[in-house]
Amino acid sequence: MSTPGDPNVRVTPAVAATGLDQDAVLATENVTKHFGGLTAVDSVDFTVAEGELRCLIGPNGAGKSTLLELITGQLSPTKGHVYFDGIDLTDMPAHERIDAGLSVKFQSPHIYEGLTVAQNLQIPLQRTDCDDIRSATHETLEEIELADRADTPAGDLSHGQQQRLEIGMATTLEPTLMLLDEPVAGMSVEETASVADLIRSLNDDGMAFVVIEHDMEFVRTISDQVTVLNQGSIFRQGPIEEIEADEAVQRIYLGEDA
Ligand SMILES: Nc1ncnc2c1ncn2[C@@H]1O[C@H](COP(=O)(O)OP(=O)(O)OP(=O)(O)O)[C@@H](O)[C@H]1O
Repeated sequence: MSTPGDPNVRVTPAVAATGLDQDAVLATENVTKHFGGLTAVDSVDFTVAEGELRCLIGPNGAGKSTLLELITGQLSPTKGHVYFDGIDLTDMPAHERIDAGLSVKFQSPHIYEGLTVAQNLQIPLQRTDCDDIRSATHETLEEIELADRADTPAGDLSHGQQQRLEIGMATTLEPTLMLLDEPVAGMSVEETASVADLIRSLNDDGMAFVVIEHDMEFVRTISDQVTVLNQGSIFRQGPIEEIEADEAVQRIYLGEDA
């Protein structure tokens, strides 16, 4: 679904660009974002392997959302590049990145509250080449455990159900990589567990994820690999157990420079 034939797109294998992981589906190279005199993201090389589920954590103001918006194209980097599936999409508009296989779910739900749950799913499906929208809608309803709410206006769903619906809307486009910004913020324990199950099931089917999250219990439940961002830079990367045991990581969460 990417457009390697497009002369405006510079095709460069992520590995060649970064010298990093051969299997990287996403690679940022030296990506930097200044807001006036503030450097929100500072020369970040962030990679995600094919099929990986990586959590991005860090204290408030670390640059997590800014990095996500640089990847999705909501923001343009001051310098650096973003490679996805071997394509340099640094200059590609956000909507084209979605077509290339990069989906995003921001913190607040972006759903059509006046339409039913099923109708919400049909909107993105109409953008695909799916020839049986009815079956595809049903399949997604089952996956997000909202089959019994198919005809309910989306505005009447609970917060957790709305988040699952939006993840379902993103999955209809069959993305290679889904980016989620704090998907369980404000959710009950049960709702959080249900979103964790959904993410794990989609990941088992091969979808890669980057999940920004503050809830460490949730991070522990879904993810093996964690990247810690601090003051705009990658501070640590590794398995969740190592990251949680790292005293320098603990210190940055207390607001002390490590
Ligand atoms: N549009 C903007 N204009 C100016 N400064 C911004 C803008 N967006 C973010 N910033 C600043 O960039 C820095 C990084 O912000 P960002 O929202 O990326 O951090 P974060 O790690 O996502 O934080 P949080 O966990 O609190 O959401 C902060 O100092 C923030 O105030």
